[in-house]
Amino acid sequence: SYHLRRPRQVSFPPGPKPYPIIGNILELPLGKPWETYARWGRIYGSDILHAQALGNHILIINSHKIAKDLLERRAQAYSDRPHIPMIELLDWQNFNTVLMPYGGLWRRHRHIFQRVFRRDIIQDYHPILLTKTNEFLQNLLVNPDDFILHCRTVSAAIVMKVVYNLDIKSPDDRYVVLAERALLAASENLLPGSSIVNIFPALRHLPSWFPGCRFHRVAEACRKMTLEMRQAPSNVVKQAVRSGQSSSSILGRLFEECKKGGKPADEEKVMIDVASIAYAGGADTTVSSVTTFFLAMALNPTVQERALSELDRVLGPGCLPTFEDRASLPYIEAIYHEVLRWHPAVPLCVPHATLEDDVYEGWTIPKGTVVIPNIWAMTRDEDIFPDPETFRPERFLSDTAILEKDLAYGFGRRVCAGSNFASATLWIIIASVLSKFTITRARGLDGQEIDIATEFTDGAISHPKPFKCAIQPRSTKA
Ligand code: HEM
Repeated sequence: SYHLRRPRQVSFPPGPKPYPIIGNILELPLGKPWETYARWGRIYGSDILHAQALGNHILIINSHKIAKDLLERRAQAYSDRPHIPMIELLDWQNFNTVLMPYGGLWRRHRHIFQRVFRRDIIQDYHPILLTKTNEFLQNLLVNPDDFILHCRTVSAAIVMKVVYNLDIKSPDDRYVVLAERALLAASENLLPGSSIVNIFPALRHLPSWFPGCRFHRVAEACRKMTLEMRQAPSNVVKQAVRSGQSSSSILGRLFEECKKGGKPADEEKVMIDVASIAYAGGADTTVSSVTTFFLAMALNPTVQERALSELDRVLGPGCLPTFEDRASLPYIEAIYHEVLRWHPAVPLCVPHATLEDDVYEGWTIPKGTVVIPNIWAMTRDEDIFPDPETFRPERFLSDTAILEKDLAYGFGRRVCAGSNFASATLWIIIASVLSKFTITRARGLDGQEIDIATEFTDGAISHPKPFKCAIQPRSTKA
């Protein structure tokens, strides 16, 4: 019988040798963990790595092929999220689609996301995307030095308008402040630190999260803030539905469907939660990618020249693009893909977790393993992306890299639920900015160009560190 057989040989993928009890906790990197994990890959000669911390198995995946083999081909086993005690204490697993365990509630969330952000639905939002992008161009014209602030405004404004029909003019807007405050409190208290602890906070801050009085007060405050972040904007929508102006927002249309009946009793709550997660998942990631675009342009004048010549040829000089032009602008398209590759906004993806024991190429992968797809390392695979640190959109003009496009959105069943929307947002911003502005290195008072350090922040969502660049209109007409 099974029990009489010799236990199966257990062999984990290579990785740093664990110490007793604490495992590899001392080696788990805090700064730029994606670079450390890529280095481990070279040290241990493997694209799949294993580490252990406080009894938890951690699997790091550095290659797209392995990510496909496991997260896509074996999706039924690899689509859970790590169970983090703090998340449960804050009740976040019940409303946050991103962190939710695999199961019925998660499926309902994804179903709503799918309905409102499906590729063919996105065109309903084109008018809003165009209006908000125009406001962004105006802001750049009036106050180019504050471009990072404008990137934050446009990212928040687009999501808030589409989801709630709220008009946001700056990041000081009440609803943005409510959401940002809640997300900050959560990332500080729920996911302290900036690297592996973002993923698995129990690893590092063991004594401070141990449920004590202080923690419960913090948790209470945090719960209140997330409740407010969800309720304040949705109350505005409820009001609008009552006065008959609902259909101008996603949540308004969902509420209307709900009124017709035939939905589960908690459907309205689920809709409100999904709406708030569109902001939580969509705003900061978009800020990161738009800022990365500006950085790439300031550093690469020749890329900009090629983009301008395509825009001038296809649209005519100085004309703004519309979504109908997207298919006729392959080089702009390639810039969009290259922005996502050159600096993926979520370099370590969101960790997956396994629902059952598994074996891959002879390696043991126990149930409950935290799986970290190292997107950053995958976008540095020199066989697919030669000279990976160079921003070169041309690589996406040939077929070779075509299948490796947009790794930045993640894998399998947990792949980004807003990717079609993010794609439309980023594309229209990139195409519009390039049609109207030239982005160069800024000059100091002495007239010398100011050097730009290509540096990115740590943290689950990684941004370019603040930098200066000159953003000038291409012509006085512009
Ligand atoms: C540049 C923009 C964006 C990037 C790079 C990005 C990236 C990601 C990544 C890497 C994941 C994890 C995928 C995985 O676990 O395999 C994710 C999940 C998710 N994203 Fe995005 N995202 C972006 C924009 C958005 C937007 C605009 C929305 C909403 C409108 C959104 C909503 C979500 C949601 C709900 C999830 C959780 C999916 C799940 O766990 O089932 N994201 N995103």
